Amino acid sequence: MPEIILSINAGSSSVKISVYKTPEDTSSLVPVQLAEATVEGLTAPPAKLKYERGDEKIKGKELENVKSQEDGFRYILDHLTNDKGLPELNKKEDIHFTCHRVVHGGDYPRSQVIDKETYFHIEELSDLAPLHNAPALTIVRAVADILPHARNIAYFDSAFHTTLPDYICTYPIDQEIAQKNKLRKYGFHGISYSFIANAVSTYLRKPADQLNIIALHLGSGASACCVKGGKSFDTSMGLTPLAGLPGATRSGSIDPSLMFHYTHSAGKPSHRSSEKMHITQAEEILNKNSGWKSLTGTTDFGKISSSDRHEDRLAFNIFVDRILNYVGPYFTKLDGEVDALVFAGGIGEKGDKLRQAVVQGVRCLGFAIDEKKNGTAIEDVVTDISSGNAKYKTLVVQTDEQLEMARGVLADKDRFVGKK
Ligand SMILES: Nc1ncnc2c1ncn2[C@@H]1O[C@H](COP(=O)(O)OP(=O)(O)O)[C@@H](O)[C@H]1O
Ligand SMILES: CC(=O)OP(=O)(O)O
Ligand SMILES: [Mg+2]
Repeated sequence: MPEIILSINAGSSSVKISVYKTPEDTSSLVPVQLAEATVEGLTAPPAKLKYERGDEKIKGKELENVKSQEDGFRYILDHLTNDKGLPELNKKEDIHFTCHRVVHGGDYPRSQVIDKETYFHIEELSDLAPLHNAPALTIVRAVADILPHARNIAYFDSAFHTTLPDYICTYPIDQEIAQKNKLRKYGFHGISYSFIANAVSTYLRKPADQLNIIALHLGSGASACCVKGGKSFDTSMGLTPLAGLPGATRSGSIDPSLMFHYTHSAGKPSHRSSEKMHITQAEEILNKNSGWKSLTGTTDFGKISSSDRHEDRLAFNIFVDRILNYVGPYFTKLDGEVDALVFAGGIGEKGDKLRQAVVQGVRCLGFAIDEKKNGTAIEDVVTDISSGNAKYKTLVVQTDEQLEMARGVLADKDRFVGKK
């Protein structure tokens, strides 16, 4: 009997849920997708529903009462169980596995069944991913409440980066304090980078362990990753997802002293602090009230890209500049042995103007794109947008964190069975 897998990706501005059934052929590691639902725009209300099941499509349905990732999850679950065209999922009891994208997994090198111990450990890490871990846990709790028979598995964004060399993940600070408080570069978007590395290796017919790419996951949160021999060698996010590139509401890297000049109450608890999550005003400002929202008033990078307003141009140019701060250095870290520059994430997949500007900025390295290919809507999992005279490839990958997690369920089922 096929089993149903619900794969849940709580991002900072969206909740994406894909429904799969296990394949008839039990030796296959390819889950069969039945439906995909997204609630997006949580940082630019009203949130909107996108739904796809076969030919059935809903796009842009406004959801007045959906304000958080948990609301999004509950809405989607009702939508799925009420969809008559999805007989495999008529009732909540039909769901066997729920996969949860958890951004900060600390030292966990791979996925974990969420038992009490893992739950509390993830909760402890909430302070280090204030836009992510706590919302993901609200969904874990909702699943425990509504789907008590389902097996909950956490997939960590940080796990892909456990291969970072020590001199890359170590901050040059007092090492006793660093070790005691686990202060190091963790890196995030790893489920996406794992999907990207697999997809590009298949597309280029190159074994995954020989693949060198510079990957850019550009969504509400944005990061860069230098993949060397199929493994994460460097990445732009750090101890928390705040470091590196700016995002929808995040500043990205700034001079660490800036906050002490911004406000005298930087170290005081933010009003959002709770018993479960401690967050200072500094963290609140830099995570929630900065980035595109603070510069332009919107978190929609599509709007920013197509506008001529000064503040939108400024935001666009800042993003291009900060991305270029990583592409050149990663190119040298790979010693010029680069299989491709890869764009992914909502902005990477849809932002043709941004791709054009970034590639223009690294043209001296031998990257060039074909304007027509770049301007055409991306439909395949991997699309080559390089021009004929490019020395290095530029690819766009439609990343799929939900599929990466569901594949993990099939690959690791034996490890999960019996544990709950
Ligand atoms: N046409 C577009 N051009 C550029 N960016 C876009 C376009 N459409 C949507 N986006 C951006 O994609 C972002 C969402 O990316 P996504 O990876 O789905 O987000 P999340 O980080 O929540 O998973 C939105 O913030 C929006 O700014
Ligand atoms: C890690 C992170 O920033 O994730 P997202 O882009 O989904 O917010
Ligand atoms: Mg995302």
